[in-house]
Amino acid sequence: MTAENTSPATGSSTPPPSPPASAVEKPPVSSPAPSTEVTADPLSSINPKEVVFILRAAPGPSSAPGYLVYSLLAPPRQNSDERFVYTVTHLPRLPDDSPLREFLFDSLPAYLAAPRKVHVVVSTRSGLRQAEGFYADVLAPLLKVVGLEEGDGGGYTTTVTKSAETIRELGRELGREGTAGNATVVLLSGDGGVVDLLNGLDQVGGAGAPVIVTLPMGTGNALFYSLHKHHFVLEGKAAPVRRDVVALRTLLGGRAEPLPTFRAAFSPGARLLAPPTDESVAATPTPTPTPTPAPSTETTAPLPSAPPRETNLHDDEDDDDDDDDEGHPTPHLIGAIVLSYGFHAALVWESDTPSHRRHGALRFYMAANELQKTAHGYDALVSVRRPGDPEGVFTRLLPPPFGPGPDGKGKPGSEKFTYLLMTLVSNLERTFGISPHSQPLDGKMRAVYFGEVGESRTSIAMGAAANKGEHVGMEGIGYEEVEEVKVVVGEGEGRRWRIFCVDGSTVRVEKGGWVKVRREKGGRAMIVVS
Ligand SMILES: Nc1ncnc2c1ncn2[C@@H]1O[C@H](COP(=O)(O)OP(=O)(O)OP(=O)(O)O)[C@@H](O)[C@H]1O
Repeated sequence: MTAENTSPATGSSTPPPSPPASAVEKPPVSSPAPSTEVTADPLSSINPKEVVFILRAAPGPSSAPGYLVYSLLAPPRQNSDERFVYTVTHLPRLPDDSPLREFLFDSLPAYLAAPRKVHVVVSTRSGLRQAEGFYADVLAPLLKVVGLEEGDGGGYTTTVTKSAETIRELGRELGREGTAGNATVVLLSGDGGVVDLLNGLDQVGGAGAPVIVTLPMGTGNALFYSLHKHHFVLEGKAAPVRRDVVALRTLLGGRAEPLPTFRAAFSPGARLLAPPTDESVAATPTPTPTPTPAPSTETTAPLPSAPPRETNLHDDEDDDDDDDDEGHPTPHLIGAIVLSYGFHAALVWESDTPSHRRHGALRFYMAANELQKTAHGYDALVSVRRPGDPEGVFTRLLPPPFGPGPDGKGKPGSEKFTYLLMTLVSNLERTFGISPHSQPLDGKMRAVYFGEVGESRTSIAMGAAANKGEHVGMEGIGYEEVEEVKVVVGEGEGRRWRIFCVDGSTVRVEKGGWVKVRREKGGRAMIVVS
């Protein structure tokens, strides 16, 4: 007979039990006294897929020896008031051959330990706005258990975002102070937090490469899922380990690797758009939250009626490469995930209203359903520099040939594009595999593209991509590795068709505007993976 102590904990309702002293140096700790509850086998009460880490519990005056297993329960339901909850289970013993031993915690990884300066960033607008709850209920208490507390003198600092500028400003600050190379930034955000940080750093430049740890709190979390896709393989019918568990395990036991990036230079006058408000799209029909394609009609959703809020992109006056033919400084953005034009860019933008955001990742499918009805062919001159091509040598890219789609609406002879996306990653969401050949951190940029294939083929292609990247190899879909891509927009009056997506941010170019995107060699940041 053995004793068990299992206590659920959240950041506010139940304080976490004190951790043991043996595994970590600070703070001074003691293991919790076993409860009087007696069970046959506490080990069997533990779900290995929920275990974050295990501490060795030292015997003390009021504590029992053994092990403390920290597990994370399922996250709150979408749009509910539920809290994140973790549990602590006391095990008197852990057999030598137990698979749980892989979760034994020894010490903080170097990227979280002194002398590194650790910054925790809580992005309040990411995804379903759960980052603050996750920080308070789970992250802060668990970091404390392993010896890392908020505060000066060796602790971490916490930044809670107040605006879309907060994370950029942190990047600029690290750059200005010259401390980026010694900084570890733990981002409770989606992909946007990463791109914000990279671009803040880029604005001041030359400050060293920080280590980034992502705790995915966004909608798509493309970077996190792409870097950790091997953790999410379905084992038969069993569900994979949850992403919050994988993320916390990675935080405490990952390794830092160079993060591949790209640089996107835009034509003069390009603007970074703030997310659309509900008011600005008030005339847009309320979409139905369903991931299945809507029936085919030839309607076009109205454009946002109010002008979006816009900011200038960063002008880099020192960079001659970006100068256009007349020598104007050209704005640019740094990305680590995707740059897209056409269908993908439009749906990311149009799904970014508060009312769409309430639906989590479904927002992308809702916007896609509306957008694909337009079957818009985007007028663009696209050219690529392929691996092995000399600098400056570009080849025109045309949509691959295809036959008429099931709805008979494609335009097989057209040179316009419906879809054009350059990516450094494999996944846009957990199962949405846009570039199945991409391996984590391989640093290769790949283009995925197709022409004016019509609504039904667009829907089929997107459905196949959502099913782990099965679109690759389908008729009419281009997929290849590229070093550099130029896109000159031929669209005129329709502002809706002149936007690009860079890692979830939206950039609108002027009529005749363009982008040049090129893969970088790395060195802007390190990313923690497992
Ligand atoms: N308080 C705030 N006010 C305005 N903007 C904010 C605030 N907090 C965060 N932001 C911005 O909101 C954006 C949130 O994007 P993020 O990518 O993290 O989430 P997401 O779009 O839901 O996820 P994903 O990109 O993974 O699909 C970031 O660019 C961030 O700078």
